[in-house]
Amino acid sequence: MPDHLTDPAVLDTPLRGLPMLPDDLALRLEACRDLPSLPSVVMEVLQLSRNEEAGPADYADRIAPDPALTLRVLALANSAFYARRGLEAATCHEAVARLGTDATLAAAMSYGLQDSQAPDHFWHRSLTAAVAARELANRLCPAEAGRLFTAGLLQDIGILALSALDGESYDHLLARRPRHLRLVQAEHEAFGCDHALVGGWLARDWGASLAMARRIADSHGPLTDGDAARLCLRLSGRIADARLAEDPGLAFAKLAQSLEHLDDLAAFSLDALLEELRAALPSMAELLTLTRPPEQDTPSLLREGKQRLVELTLSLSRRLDAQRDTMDALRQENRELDHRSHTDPLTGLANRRWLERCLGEEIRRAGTDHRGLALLFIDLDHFKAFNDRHGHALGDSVLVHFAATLRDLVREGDLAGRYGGEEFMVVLPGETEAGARVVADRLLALLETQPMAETDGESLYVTASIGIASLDLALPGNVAELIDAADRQMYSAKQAGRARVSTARPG
Ligand SMILES: Nc1nc2c(ncn2[C@@H]2O[C@H](COP(=O)(O)OP(=O)(O)OP(=O)(O)O)[C@@H](O)[C@H]2O)c(=O)[nH]1
Repeated sequence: MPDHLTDPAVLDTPLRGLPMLPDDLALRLEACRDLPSLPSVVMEVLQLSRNEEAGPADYADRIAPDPALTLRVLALANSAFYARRGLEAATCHEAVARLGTDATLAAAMSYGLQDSQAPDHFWHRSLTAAVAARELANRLCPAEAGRLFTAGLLQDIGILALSALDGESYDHLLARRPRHLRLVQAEHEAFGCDHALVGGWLARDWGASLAMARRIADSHGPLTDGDAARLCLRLSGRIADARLAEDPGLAFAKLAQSLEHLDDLAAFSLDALLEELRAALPSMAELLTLTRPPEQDTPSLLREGKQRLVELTLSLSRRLDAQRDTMDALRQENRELDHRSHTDPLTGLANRRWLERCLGEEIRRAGTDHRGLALLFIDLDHFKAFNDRHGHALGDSVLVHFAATLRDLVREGDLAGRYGGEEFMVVLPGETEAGARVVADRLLALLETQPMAETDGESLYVTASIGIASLDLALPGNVAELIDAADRQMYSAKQAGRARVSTARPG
């Protein structure tokens, strides 16, 4: 066994956390984006895709026997887009549960199909080894059983990659069904490394977790390193070889002999253990159904997959459109709610909460920009009497008209609002007290000429008392102080006879 696969120091090589591949092989592998899948698995996934009720677990069941599809969903589930912090999707079921059915189906539909290149034996060995790894793990390290099934399935994925890269001569070698060790030696001679490292490297390159890539790269290590999970994986291939040998009975007997010295298995009767494992492995008939089922020919299967992918894309985009509509409606609703929470329902002006919040922001901005700020506090005069005389409804209508007048009067950038009852406020950013006075005078003049209501053909006018306060730049105040100052000025205007303006600094 090449040292680099078992030397932990080498396994810690920073490059992708794996030993280096020969340069030319690494470059060629980088271009390898597609490995063949089993038509039987693809057909089942296609069938499932027509069943609306099918959930992630159904997809995972179908995909789990196929190394290339399993690696594809694992890589996608651990990609930056789907990854959950610190949580590796380590089995096909975990990956599919994370991806959901749409993404799984899209990943599964972009398959290439197995053609004659990698012989059936490859798939038989992969699935048998996967089941063997899981069964062993159930006895030695049960918590790892799911991961070890996946690692068992993927441990020889490098064979598919080398077959895809090197076509004929490698397939020739495979077709002769060399013993696994002989295959490994031949790979070293031809490529400078073996399929375990190629598989680990490919898994990492496609985006599977480093832990999974290491398990694959490490799958040819010795049985005696004392780690139960590694033992399960490394032994699984040998069990698969025995199961698929021409004389399985003899092969299992030889295997039992070679394992006698293993301390990790000392607690078991080896013959009994291997017999139990043998019974749990897929039967030859099951394996043949996996690799030789298709009634359907390859081109029509590929065609159907492509068509299903288009349908899936269309249905996804339809659903996306529907989601976008829902999002738009929600955003609109949100805007309306937001607007309502800022607005006085009767007049449509800013409400007290919003006035105070904006005033706070403007005070801060005035401080940083070193500019002035003025505030008008407006109170309609004798409004109680108005209500008493003309009724509350007409009083409301006055408030609405007054608000409209105020809105028309102020400039963009100013803020007019209803502070409460018959009290209004105008925030004038950048304005001096003198400038604010001009605005206030203009308002009073408008009230003299514009009736705010009509009843029985009679035009009804109102007057207002206006207090002005402005920010003293040398001594900037806060919201409450500024409002209080303007309110006091408004009160002075009332005291002075109403229908007038009062400022702290007259003139
Ligand atoms: N129609 C109507 N009236 C309101 C509304 N909010 C407050 N008022 C009335 O406004 C009146 C305010 O009365 P006062 O605070 O006594 O003041 P005033 O009568 O305007 O007298 P001065 O402010 O001293 O000029 C009350 O009668 C309130 O009922 C409203 O939304 N609609």
